[in-house]
Amino acid sequence: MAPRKLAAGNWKMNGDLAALAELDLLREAHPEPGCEVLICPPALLIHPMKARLGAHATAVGGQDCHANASGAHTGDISASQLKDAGATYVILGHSERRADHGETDADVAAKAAAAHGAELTAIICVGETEAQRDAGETLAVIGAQLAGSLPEGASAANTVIAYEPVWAIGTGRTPTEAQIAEVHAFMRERIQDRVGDADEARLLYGGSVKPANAAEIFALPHVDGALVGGASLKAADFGAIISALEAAR
Ligand SMILES: O=C[C@H](O)COP(=O)(O)O
Repeated sequence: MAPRKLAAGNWKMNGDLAALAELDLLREAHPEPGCEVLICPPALLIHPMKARLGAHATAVGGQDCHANASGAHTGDISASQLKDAGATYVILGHSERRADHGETDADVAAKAAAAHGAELTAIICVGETEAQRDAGETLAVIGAQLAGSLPEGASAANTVIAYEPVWAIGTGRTPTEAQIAEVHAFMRERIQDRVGDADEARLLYGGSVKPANAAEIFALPHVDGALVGGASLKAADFGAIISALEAAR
């Protein structure tokens, strides 16, 4: 069976309570989405977002969690606290966290293990910088990130992989279709010995996905959805991306 497709929005450090009105528009446009839909807002908005969505199928997730279950970690949030607030997913190892907070693959793996322990699905992000791509290191970089960031116990049910080339995030630039397809095929093969059931795992593409390019990206083999940043903030754009994913394959 093909993996259930996933349209995931990452609001990053954007949005406030007023921005939750976008959810009403999304609900109206997609009362019963034909793919899984997820929005990961800033942690403060997880609980009110979940409440605003009511019975709608859209899932809510966090953008990071601590590797420990609780304790003296000022400013941090545990996986179980995300779960308690209504989250069912958490994004981990986003390149912005790797760059801003020095997160290593080992940190990401520890956080993913904590997420799994709290019954959250971890969306683990990997991706090369432009310099790494120019140097021909893309597959080596992604292979190493996958090897280091996936924890023991990762499975297709509890782990989603997002390929996000760092140079494509927020830039309006995207890899060629062949480049995306190459990396996704590589990831599918590489995670086999880590998750066991690689064919069932969701592999997302992220980086400047928008309504204008979503359909062609979703038509590529081994692309099971998208992790969308800027275009997830407006219901009209995110809704169009959801429609493209619903129509894909
Ligand atoms: O998590 C989302 C990605 O970083 C993509 O962001 P973007 O769609 O704004 O390029």
